[in-house]
Amino acid sequence: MFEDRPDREEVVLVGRSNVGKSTLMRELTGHSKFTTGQKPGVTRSPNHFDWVSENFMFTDLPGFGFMSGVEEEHREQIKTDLVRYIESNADDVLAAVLVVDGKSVIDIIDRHSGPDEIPHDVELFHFLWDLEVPTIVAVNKMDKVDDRDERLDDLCDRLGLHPPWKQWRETIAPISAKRGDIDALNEALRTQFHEQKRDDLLKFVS
Ligand SMILES: Nc1nc2c(ncn2[C@@H]2O[C@H](COP(=O)(O)OP(=O)(O)OP(=O)(O)O)[C@@H](O)[C@H]2O)c(=O)[nH]1
Ligand SMILES: [Mg+2]
Repeated sequence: MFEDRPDREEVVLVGRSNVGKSTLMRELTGHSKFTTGQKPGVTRSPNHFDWVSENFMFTDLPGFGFMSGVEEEHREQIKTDLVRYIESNADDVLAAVLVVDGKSVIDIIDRHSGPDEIPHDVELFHFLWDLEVPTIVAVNKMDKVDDRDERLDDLCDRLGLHPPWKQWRETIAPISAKRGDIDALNEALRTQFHEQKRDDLLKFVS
């Protein structure tokens, strides 16, 4: 998972399998080389899309969580590798985009919340927070969500951010990657780049 990593600053896309990371990668880079699919587990190793002259890249990381046909042991390995990738490169990560499926994320979080279980998405969010990696939650597939504000407020609540979600526009970005509607994410990334004095990168997210 680490061998071919170019030495650049980066924005990483992380999240459960099948939430639309690779579809979002296509939108962000304007390139269709990223394989997407209806079955979870399409992306198996990091995909970098880099600009040498700007010392910058977008990285699409493998999804974690349930994947049919993939052994439990292998799924755990993907998660371990993902955590190690972010830990070892945290200094170079300008922002992490935690992609979730707006239609199912609340159900999945609630199903896995218990006395000795923390849902993956929540765990990852706190992990990134603890590493002080600026994190944006891209709530994807909003084209399938009817009760938009309610859903986004619930998500804030589960992540430990005080609703209403509209107070968290730098953190919560509702999008529909498949429809090419990613303005909210671009806006949040612009804010991050500006704060980190990387205004030269604004052209990649406008
Ligand atoms: N309705 C809807 N479907 C979407 C959207 N974005 C992606 N999808 C669909 O979701 C499925 C999974 O998309 P991928 O981009 O392959 O997901 P991924 O997160 O890269 O999946 P892994 O590589 O398995 O981790 C595909 O069928 C996409 O067409 C969206 O905004 N709305
Ligand atoms: Mg993928």
